[in-house]
Amino acid sequence: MGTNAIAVAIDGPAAAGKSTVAKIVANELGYIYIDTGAMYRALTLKVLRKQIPLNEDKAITNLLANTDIQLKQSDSSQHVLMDEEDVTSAIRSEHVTNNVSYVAKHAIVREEMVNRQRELARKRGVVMDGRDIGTHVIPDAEVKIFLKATVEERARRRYEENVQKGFAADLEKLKEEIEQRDRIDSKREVAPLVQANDAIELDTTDLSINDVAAAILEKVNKVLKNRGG
Ligand SMILES: Nc1ncnc2c1ncn2[C@@H]1O[C@H](COP(=O)(O)OP(=O)(O)O)[C@@H](O)[C@H]1O
Ligand SMILES: Nc1ccn([C@@H]2O[C@H](COP(=O)(O)OP(=O)(O)O)[C@@H](O)[C@H]2O)c(=O)n1
Repeated sequence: MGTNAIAVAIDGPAAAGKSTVAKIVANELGYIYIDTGAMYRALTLKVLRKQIPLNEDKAITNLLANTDIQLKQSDSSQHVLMDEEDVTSAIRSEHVTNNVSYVAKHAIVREEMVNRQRELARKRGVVMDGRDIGTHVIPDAEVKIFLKATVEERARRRYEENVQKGFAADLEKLKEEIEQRDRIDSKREVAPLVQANDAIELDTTDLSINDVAAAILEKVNKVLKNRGG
């Protein structure tokens, strides 16, 4: 990684392919990858375990203050540690998925998460994905991407993923859950899911994973070339 390393912000709705391509792009560039959704998911897992009502913003904020969340990168996979427990799979459960947007909408929860995320992105050479990265977390990111795809295609992708993992899956239900989460994420008052003015929009509906990664890498390489790196 040269001294010219940049920040790449990847935002978009649920199951648009953010984390899959962010990992590939980070790997290709030798940058670190930060999955901000995993941080909200880890907190949500703890909230659910402690049976804290989802509207109790103070209790949830206090809980977050006492929660250590680490994103650990080993060669090909990323592990999420919550208070030293490996919660990588637990945070992908349907229960967490269907509750995370209620936890993530609280202003003071987001403030603390954004502080932690900015700390992680302090050094350039980072690819970060989420909902508010280009608009709030790293507004000066040199490359901002907004990934989208039709909700039908996104539901189909999650369906395939579940089937491959051997989970029960219902395409129509997945579609409704994705729509519901996008609605809450887009309508919240603080840092909603919205495309940054200076983000490049990529509709991935008819693109392969490699096509999307290649398109992002092309933008990054153009920026790096202009910077002389
Ligand atoms: N361009 C694409 N074409 C086909 N499948 C894709 C594409 N991008 C991602 N996927 C698949 O769709 C699913 C959701 O992608 P993921 O990266 O988890 O999305 P997000 O991080 O935006 O929620 C994964 O199973 C992934 O392999
Ligand atoms: N920067 C972020 C990232 C995630 N989130 C919240 O966390 C949830 C899970 O994010 P995720 O990226 O893991 O979601 P998927 O699209 O991968 O299912 C989102 O639906 C948002 O409610 C957020 O509010 N801000």
